[in-house]
Amino acid sequence: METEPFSLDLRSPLSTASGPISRREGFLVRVEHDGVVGLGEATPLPGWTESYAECEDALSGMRGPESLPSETGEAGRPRRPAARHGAELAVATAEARAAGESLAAFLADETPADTVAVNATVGDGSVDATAGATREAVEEGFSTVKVKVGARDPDVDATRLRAVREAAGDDVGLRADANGAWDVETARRMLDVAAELDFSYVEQPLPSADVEGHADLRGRGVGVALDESLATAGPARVLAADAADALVCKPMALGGPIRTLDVARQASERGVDVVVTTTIDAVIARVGAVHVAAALPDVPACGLATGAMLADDLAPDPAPVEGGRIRVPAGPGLAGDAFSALRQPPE
Ligand SMILES: O=C(O)CCC(=O)c1ccccc1C(=O)O
Ligand SMILES: [Mg+2]
Repeated sequence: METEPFSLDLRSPLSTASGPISRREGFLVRVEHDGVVGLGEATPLPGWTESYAECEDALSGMRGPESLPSETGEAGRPRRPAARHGAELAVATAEARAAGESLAAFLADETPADTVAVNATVGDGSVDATAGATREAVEEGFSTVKVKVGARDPDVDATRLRAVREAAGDDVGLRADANGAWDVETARRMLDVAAELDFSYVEQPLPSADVEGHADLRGRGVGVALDESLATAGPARVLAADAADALVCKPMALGGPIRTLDVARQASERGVDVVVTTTIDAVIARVGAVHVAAALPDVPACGLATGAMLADDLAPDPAPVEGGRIRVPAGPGLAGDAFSALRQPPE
């Protein structure tokens, strides 16, 4: 197994309640498995995964598929999910390529989807900027929009949510993501506003450790989706506590595409929806996440429209967003020959 570090700036920082994200630093991963090269990516994001230093350290100790860490911390969660994701995606991609099938076909129980619907992601901003970004997204063909909240005064956020509904019209699905910013009282008030505006769900209204608090917030006319809680409390605890209507599954934070599908199957057994998203990953992990989403039956719009947030990338995107959807690359592995240059180690 080989790794190569990379650093990619965002075009402009994504402002969230847990601070702006302005750059993504990670590792391209290469494995040779039965003579076939597979690519993976480990792009840590503290709050969701281990730190960069911990990721680097974990990768340096991995030799190849046989050393994929089964090592887990509390509640069966991998301790170094980004590093594990890099290795797991690379091995799965090599196996899919060897079998001559797409990663989605390799991962799926049934025939995978040809396309996946995706949501636009609108960052924190003024009321006008938020409405403008929503209008643009709808003009581009998105039928689902997710808006970041929790960084401003709740009354201002309530005005932003109203402006989003007004800009989007009645037929667009809406979501809000608070990144854990609210206390219980604020969360109740904001969920009532979101319910009145017919939002589908509010993502991570409370701090990630408060699993029970989220369970209590359900049933107010708008869904509760959990993201950060999956990384800190773990999917098993979230599901056991009936704390969410939907799980926001980031393969990078869950330890790989196969782990993510395991979580998704457990969720669907309990009637909980699954949405697949990225941590604003580079193209390898992003396309990997597209295959994971395609492998899930009837997946709702996913948070995979994050490629355009990057100023630069490791390679051209073989799965761009068009009219609010992504066509799943049909070639073997991630995208047939799309990444052949990345499969050769540098001289
Ligand atoms: O879900 C999306 O629309 C895009 C991904 C996203 O919002 C995100 C990106 C990086 C880190 C955290 C998050 C998040 O969902 O909170
Ligand atoms: Mg989120």
